[in-house]
Amino acid sequence: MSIDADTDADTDVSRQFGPRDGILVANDLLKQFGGLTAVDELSFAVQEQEILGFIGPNGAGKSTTFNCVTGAYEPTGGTVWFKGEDVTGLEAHEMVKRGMARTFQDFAPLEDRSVVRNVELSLAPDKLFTLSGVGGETRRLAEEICRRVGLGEVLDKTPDELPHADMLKLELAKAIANEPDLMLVDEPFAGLSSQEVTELSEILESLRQNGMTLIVVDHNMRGLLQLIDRAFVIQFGSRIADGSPDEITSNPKVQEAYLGGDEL
Ligand SMILES: Nc1ncnc2c1ncn2[C@@H]1O[C@H](COP(=O)(O)OP(=O)(O)OP(=O)(O)O)[C@@H](O)[C@H]1O
Repeated sequence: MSIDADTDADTDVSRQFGPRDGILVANDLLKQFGGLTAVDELSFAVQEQEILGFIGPNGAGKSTTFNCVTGAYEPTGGTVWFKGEDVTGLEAHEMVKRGMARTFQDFAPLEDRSVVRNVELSLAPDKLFTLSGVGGETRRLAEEICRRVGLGEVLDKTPDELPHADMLKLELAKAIANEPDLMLVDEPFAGLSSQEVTELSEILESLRQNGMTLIVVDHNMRGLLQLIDRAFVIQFGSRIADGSPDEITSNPKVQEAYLGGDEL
């Protein structure tokens, strides 16, 4: 399946995907809360090593979609495939084991442990098991992960000593510690200066260069234009547009969705 731009919302319902159409594929994903349909038979495919922006105004269904994909919620209907396997309804720890990680907006580090210790404690369980007897190995691995996300200078600080941008990097480092193939990054640029946005974009790009697939969930395009290959825009739980950042920003349906609300 190609990932070319298709901005015709009318084709939404007919757009079907199969297990091999991407590293992560959702087909007719449905999530209802009582009478409310938060995700409305949504279908999408994310390609290996792609950086996808998953965008939509407040309440569009972004978090619910990814809570269904990552195992926090059980979907009401539809199918999710990850690396070709049907993972619909699997629990979050199982998704992590299979190579899916996510960052959270509400950072929850262990406040009484250093940065590097927080990362060490997030290492994949098999790493902890095999390396635990080897003097200092888990520490060395955790340090390496910290350096990859620009935390090399603050290894022994505690989270309460970190500025917001470093807290975000710590959240990334903890997710990377599970050695994911795919990472969902939730609103990474909120509260960052433009210089911090650039720095974080470079970190995310380097993760992609090392083989990771990234989905960046955000309610606007701020900071995303330079980073993402493609934007997928939803509203009321349905796709309204899918294309390059330029195509998305000039798309009338997208502009209408944002009218009077958030800035696109
Ligand atoms: N646990 C829940 N129970 C009931 N309704 C929910 C629940 N979670 C989300 N919703 C509703 O589902 C809809 C989609 O919400 P969701 O949080 O997925 O949107 P979003 O695009 O992530 O929004 P935001 O950008 O504000 O985070 C909203 O109407 C929301 O009120």
